[in-house]
Amino acid sequence: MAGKPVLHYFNARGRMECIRWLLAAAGVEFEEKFIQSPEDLEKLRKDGNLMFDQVPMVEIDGMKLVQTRAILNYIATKYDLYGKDVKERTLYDVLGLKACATTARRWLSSERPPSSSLLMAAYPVGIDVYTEGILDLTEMILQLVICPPDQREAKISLAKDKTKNRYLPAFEKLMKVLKSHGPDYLVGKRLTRVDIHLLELLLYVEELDASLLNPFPLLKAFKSRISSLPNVKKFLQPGSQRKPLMDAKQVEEARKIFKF
Ligand SMILES: COc1ccc(CSC[C@H](NC(=O)CCCN)C(=O)NCC(=O)O)cc1
Repeated sequence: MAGKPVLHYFNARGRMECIRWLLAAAGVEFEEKFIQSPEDLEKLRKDGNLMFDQVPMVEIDGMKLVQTRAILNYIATKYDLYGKDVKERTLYDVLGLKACATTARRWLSSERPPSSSLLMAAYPVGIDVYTEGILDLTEMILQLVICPPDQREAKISLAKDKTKNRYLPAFEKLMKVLKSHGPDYLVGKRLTRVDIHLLELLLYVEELDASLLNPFPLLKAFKSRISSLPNVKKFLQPGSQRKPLMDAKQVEEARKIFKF
């Protein structure tokens, strides 16, 4: 029986936090080995543990995985958080594939323009597309803490604009379609990685500016619903391995360790 996964990173969110979230949501206990100095990082490199001389690195099932999104893919697959089949990963519509064909036919024969909800339902997207969009905005927000002070105001303004006008509207519209079809989850009829990634993102959006969520009642309801799942609720409790917003001291620590 393999031991617990071991996460190698420094003691902050950075590029490891989404991995902590996914393991916690899967109910998987994990250990953390914190990199506290450039020498710690150098030792991992010299021991041949880091394919690209970078972290995050997760020891799991006898492997030393690097690259955040590759690690997430492995964890999601292993703990059945990646949907029930390739369709849910790639092309998932709440009305079923037939809707896509119907929409296309209607559109082509211009009987009547397809409804926006049917269009949304027929969008050829699934877990992988949602995940990439969510992680793109997550990265944009996480980077705010380490961007140069003279760029911070502009980057915060850009992140808020993208949040409000690009990403959250897309997910709120999807929630509207889902609402009329019952499932509590973004894809399929059970929890997948995309629910966890979206919850994590919504918490960062709330941290950035809670008013950003006001125009999106369905996303606020989603946040409450997923936050109340037992494993997630436990991870949200004080004292869990979830990391707080980085402070100036931690940013300096990261610069020293990773030399950026
Ligand atoms: C948002 O906060 C942070 C804090 C630290 C980091 C640095 S993460 C450590 C870095 N890893 C990567 O850049 C991985 C990218 C893989 N696509 C690292 O290991 N840097 C050392 C180096 O690149 O030499 C990033 C965001």
